[in-house]
Amino acid sequence: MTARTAPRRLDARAEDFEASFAELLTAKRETAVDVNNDVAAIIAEVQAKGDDAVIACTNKFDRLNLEGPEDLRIPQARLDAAAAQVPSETLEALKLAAERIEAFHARQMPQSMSFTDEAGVELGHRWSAVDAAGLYVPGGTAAYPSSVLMNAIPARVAGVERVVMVVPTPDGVENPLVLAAARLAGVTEVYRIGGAQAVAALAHGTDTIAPVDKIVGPGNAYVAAAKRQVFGTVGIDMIAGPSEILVVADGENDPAWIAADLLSQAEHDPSSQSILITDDAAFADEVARAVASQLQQLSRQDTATASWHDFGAIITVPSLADAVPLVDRLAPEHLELAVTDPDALADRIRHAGAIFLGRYTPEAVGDYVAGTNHVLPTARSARFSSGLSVLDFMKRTSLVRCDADSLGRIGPAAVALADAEGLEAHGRSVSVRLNR
Ligand SMILES: NC(=O)c1ccc[n+]([C@@H]2O[C@H](COP(=O)([O-])OP(=O)(O)OC[C@H]3O[C@@H](n4cnc5c(N)ncnc54)[C@H](O)[C@@H]3O)[C@@H](O)[C@H]2O)c1
Ligand SMILES: N[C@H](CO)Cc1c[nH]c[nH+]1
Ligand SMILES: [Zn+2]
Repeated sequence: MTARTAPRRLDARAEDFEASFAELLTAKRETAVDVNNDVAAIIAEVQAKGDDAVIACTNKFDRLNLEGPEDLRIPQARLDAAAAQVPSETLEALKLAAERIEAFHARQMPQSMSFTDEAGVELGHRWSAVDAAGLYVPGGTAAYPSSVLMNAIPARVAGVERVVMVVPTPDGVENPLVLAAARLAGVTEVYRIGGAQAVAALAHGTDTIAPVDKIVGPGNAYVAAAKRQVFGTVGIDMIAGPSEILVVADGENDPAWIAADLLSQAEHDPSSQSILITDDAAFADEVARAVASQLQQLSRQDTATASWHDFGAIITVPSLADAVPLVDRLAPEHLELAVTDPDALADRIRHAGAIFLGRYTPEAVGDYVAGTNHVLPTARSARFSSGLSVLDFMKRTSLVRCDADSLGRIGPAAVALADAEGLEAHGRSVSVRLNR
């Protein structure tokens, strides 16, 4: 792809709008690197050689000198020391975030239920947590402590007994903020491993690392491929793509605020996507100018500029109501409604990972301290999926109870269906209980 030098400008009244919008929807935002064979080989090695393979891969890819399995775990004392190293203001902010995330996710706890239907059959389901969850945290500067909280706290709230974290420490460099966040979220079992070998160890287990039931958290192409390959042996969360923000704003906003919102996600990744939809063409020009000026001041200027130019867009529509179908087609990870009546607009929108209502609700508040989860569906997958929640760490078991009377009422239909399917033993297991 040739690098663009400005974001796309689209006008819903223009004749070529549909073609331009379709191009925006399908713009390829990730260069898929095929690492599947390498990853399959690493997973097979870990399955065959356990700790030895994990140590060998870690020494090779992260340039460490681990000597034995006892070097894999980051001891509690180091988690404590990391927390002591973090500036108190940051630690307080992490604590506030953790409290709010926990309070919100506690309200997501599902209820078990049962009832007796008109045939006298008792039906219900009960929820229970997985036994163990593994949280992958990327190494180096790509790791966000806020993401540690967003992944670990819902697991704890769900009642997962064992929450394990893996985090590579390339060249031996630990990220104190990540370790402090883990400690705050109640994660005590932490290993200094990453990549496909970490995912394989979590999924299949080694002498040192007991297997988990679910693996969550972002990572590079090796991590994503490994998660896909171990799916089935364990559950996985979604594979998160580059961040996205869609802002619907009227002309009553301060263009500098909206520009900052657009850049808040552009600075994540050169493939992030930031889009403004507005009914005010003059305001659109002002936002474009504000973005250009704010870009100069960002330390991640190169990333944000690439993202804004290659995947950014400003769309003008005749009225805010015309934004609704466009939003649904984009199904963004984050949607900001910076308008006078955000609820009226939100009520009409069906597909978005998270909606931020009103001029004083910047998306970044959701990334950190609102309490809702910032692990959200990207790449239009909000059409069929939701953000991370306690439900991702739980599963549902159905409960059924018949007595002689109720089996007498529904059993004959079961026998008829078993007959129709040619499954004799099925039919008999019901019919032997009837008419006694
Ligand atoms: N979507 C999100 O919320 C989010 C948040 C933070 C980070 N991320 C993503 O996480 C990723 C972080 O990437 P990273 O590389 O810094 O850290 P990472 O932890 O994902 O990957 C590091 C590991 O990759 C493995 N690896 C590297 N080169 C390899 C090779 N040639 N062969 C086999 N294995 C190899 C190593 O085992 C190493 O430990 C980025 O892609 C970033 O976009 C996403
Ligand atoms: N916006 C990111 C998810 O799309 C999450 C994040 C972490 N830190 C800041 N932001
Ligand atoms: Zn963010």
